Amino acid sequence: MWRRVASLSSSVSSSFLAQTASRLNTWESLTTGIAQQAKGVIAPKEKTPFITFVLGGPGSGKGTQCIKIVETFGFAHLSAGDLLRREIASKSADGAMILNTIKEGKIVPSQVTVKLIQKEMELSYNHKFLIDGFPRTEENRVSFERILSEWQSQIGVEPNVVLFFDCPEEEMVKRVLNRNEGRVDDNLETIKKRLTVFQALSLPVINYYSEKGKLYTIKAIGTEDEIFEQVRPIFAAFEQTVG
Ligand SMILES: Nc1ncnc2c1ncn2[C@@H]1O[C@H](COP(=O)(O)OP(=O)(O)OP(=O)(O)O)[C@@H](O)[C@H]1O
Ligand SMILES: Nc1ccn([C@@H]2O[C@H](COP(=O)(O)O)[C@@H](O)[C@H]2O)c(=O)n1
Ligand SMILES: [Mg+2]
Repeated sequence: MWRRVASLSSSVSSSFLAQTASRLNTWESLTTGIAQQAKGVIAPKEKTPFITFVLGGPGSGKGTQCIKIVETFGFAHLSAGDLLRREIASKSADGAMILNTIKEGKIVPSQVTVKLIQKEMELSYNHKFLIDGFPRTEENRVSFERILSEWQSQIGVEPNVVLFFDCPEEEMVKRVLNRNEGRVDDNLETIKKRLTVFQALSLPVINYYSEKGKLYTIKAIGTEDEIFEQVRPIFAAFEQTVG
């Protein structure tokens, strides 16, 4: 168990690690758990997974609000961008391709990103997931749903909640240029490309979930705390049922 928790340290926030390590209402690995259940090795999971997708343009404040959601509601935070950056740092076989794609503000092939997310979910002992910056495209969405459908008996094929941080472009550009975290895509040239990709590829996904009645739109302007006051009631409403 400790080996698995420790392996998350490079990609997951320390608050999530602490929370994961301390939570004893463990939720077994999704796929291995189900496979073991099929073999009759372990009992069924006690808790049904609760999946939230966190969407919004570059710099809209997704990561910032995810930290607050983790602190307040005890979710596991899986940032697709952070997982991809970890692949680059680990010099994995896909690292160079991922770096070029991120520099260009484009979208990494879904099978790469979905595999990374799936692995983190399998490693987690939490049952409540914030999947940040994913799905960015229809291809991302369908790819992830395909995975979920393999586990359908347990969790269904759709997320429970989709958050959309709706922020004016001018504000997003300002925030990204002030971010100062040394990201290769935090420059004006890449931001313009990312905004174009967001409009063309990500907005259709947001519209899809709006039509499904899953979308919660947050006006992502104001202070971080003011924005969180729009987020808080969404999760508070689910707290009794989700645990
Ligand atoms: N409400 C806010 N007002 C001002 N600055 C903010 C606000 N929320 C976040 N920021 C700052 O804006 C920058 C971008 O925020 P954040 O990294 O959370 O955005 P993001 O949506 O995760 O972006 P990306 O998609 O590029 O990862 C950060 O430097 C963050 O501190
Ligand atoms: N589903 C995703 C998510 C991200 N990317 C690539 O990573 C870049 C940074 O993502 P952030 O969420 O940290 O902003 C993004 O611009 C993409 O290049 C991706 O391909 N697919
Ligand atoms: Mg982010």
